[in-house]
Amino acid sequence: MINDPYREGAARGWRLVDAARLERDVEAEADVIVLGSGAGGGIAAEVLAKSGLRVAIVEEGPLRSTPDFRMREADAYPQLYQESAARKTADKAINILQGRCVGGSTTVNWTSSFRTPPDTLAFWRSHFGLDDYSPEALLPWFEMVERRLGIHEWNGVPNLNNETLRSGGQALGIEVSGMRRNVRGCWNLGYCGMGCPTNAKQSMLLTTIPSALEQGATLYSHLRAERLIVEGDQVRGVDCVAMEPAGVHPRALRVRLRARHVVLAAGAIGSPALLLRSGLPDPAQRVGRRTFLHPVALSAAVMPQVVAGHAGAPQSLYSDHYLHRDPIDGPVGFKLESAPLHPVLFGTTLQGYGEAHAGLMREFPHAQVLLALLRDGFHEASPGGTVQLRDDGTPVLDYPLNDYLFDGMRRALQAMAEIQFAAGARSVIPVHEAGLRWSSLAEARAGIATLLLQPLALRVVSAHVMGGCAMGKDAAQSVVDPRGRHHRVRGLTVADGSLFPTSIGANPQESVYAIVARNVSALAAELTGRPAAPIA
Ligand SMILES: Cc1cc2nc3c(=O)[nH]c(=O)nc-3n(C[C@H](O)[C@H](O)[C@H](O)COP(=O)(O)OP(=O)(O)OC[C@H]3O[C@@H](n4cnc5c(N)ncnc54)[C@H](O)[C@@H]3O)c2cc1C
Repeated sequence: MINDPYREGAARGWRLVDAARLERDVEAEADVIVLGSGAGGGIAAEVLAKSGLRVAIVEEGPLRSTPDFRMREADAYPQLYQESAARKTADKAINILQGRCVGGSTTVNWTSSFRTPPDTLAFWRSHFGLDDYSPEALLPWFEMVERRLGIHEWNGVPNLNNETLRSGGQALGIEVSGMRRNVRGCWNLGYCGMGCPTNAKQSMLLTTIPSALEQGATLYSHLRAERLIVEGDQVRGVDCVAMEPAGVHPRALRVRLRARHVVLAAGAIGSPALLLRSGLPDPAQRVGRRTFLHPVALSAAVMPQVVAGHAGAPQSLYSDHYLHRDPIDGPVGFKLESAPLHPVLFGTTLQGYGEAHAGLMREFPHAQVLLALLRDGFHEASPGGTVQLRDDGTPVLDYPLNDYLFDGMRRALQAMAEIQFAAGARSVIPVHEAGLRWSSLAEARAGIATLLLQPLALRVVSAHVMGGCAMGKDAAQSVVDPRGRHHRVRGLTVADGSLFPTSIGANPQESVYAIVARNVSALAAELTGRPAAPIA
């Protein structure tokens, strides 16, 4: 029997409020309100609660825990993801995966863990005045979150979906390395994206949020933060609206929370959206700008043997071979990894319809998929996207794809096809509306060279949303200072992936954990007058 920390915690008196069940408006007070319970919100809540502060955590999505995770896509996507895992950019050319549940994206992410690359930090120091963002200064914080979240070199056997990257890479002399993952006692099931059913993934759901609750924090789920309460230049709290049980529509029920300080951690679409809704001063119009995605191009291969890409650690090997070929601000570099394969995600991401689509689905057991994460945000032709509000106040990201990015995608498709054929692929299929299939490298090379690359032709996806509330020294260029404090109002700290002034150039969760741990520890010390409690 696998334990459910929330059932046990509730029995011990944890303060869990499901706003979908509230019967009247509520007013409450805390020392600090944390908006969002994902990577940034989870770390912030634990640091603050352990430092002796009364914390209220506000999460728009539902509280779902171990027994709810049944390894079924049809259950997981509507319950645990923003817009049922079908969130799109304004022109619908990019599909965005983001979590919307307690634990945020960490509840559904694939556990790949990287420290922020040194060249990314160097770029931040030279371009955004983030002087103490060096590998040395951040080292103790990386080490702390690695201890806290069990981040370590994963020694399990990669599945064939990942192994194809290694065998193809080896044949071509391309370096492929092993991942580090935030798991303890992983059963190697391969269903991380649907919530871990065995409590192995060290998500915020399992680690920091329970720890904050144990210290007396209150967790409000199904509660959407709508607007900050601002008096003069001081943030005093937040007005929230309760959500219906399905989590999509708001109810006519309000919750008003007041506090000395608000930590904004609603993720890199949710956080800028809240600032926009709140109408905070933004004379340089920086809020929501420079939102990055690591836009992903995908290449599918049909292998002679059964791959079973749904089983085993989703991502266990990667290659940075194409990330460091050019200067960081040159032609866009890309990181290669494998994409976990489950039938709904596979079927909705792959192109085509009718018999052609059914034919692809029949080949699903033999399918292998590589992905290329493009490192956006370092070149002037890569300004990212802009978060905007719809008429009902919900956010949408406008992220125009352009020739600079398509050039990277074309090179990425070439690289992935080479690796897949070198690993023995029978055929390679670019994830593109043209519905092409190549059975030799020569065919693939010729096909990719002339492939029409434009929005809605190539199918582009992202699971890494970053930026939109960028940190920086210069208030004309950024939204918050290098510690995440808002430049123009007091009592507000941003603490999530929206802080990043560029993309990371590696899977971002560990960057969120470490940077937020440092910034919020400084905040806790400021609020209590004592050093913050370490979390590991
Ligand atoms: C499927 C998937 C796989 C991934 N795999 C990896 C991986 O292997 N490695 C890696 O490094 N990264 C991975 N990521 C990305 C990583 O999980 C995120 O970068 C990270 O969690 C971002 O942290 P965050 O705090 O900015 O936002 P999130 O973790 O997304 O948390 C934001 C939270 O705020 C809530 N929220 C939003 N608006 C409001 C509001 N108005 N009121 C209240 N709450 C609100 C959301 O519901 C959400 O729970 C993956 C992401 C996904 C979706």
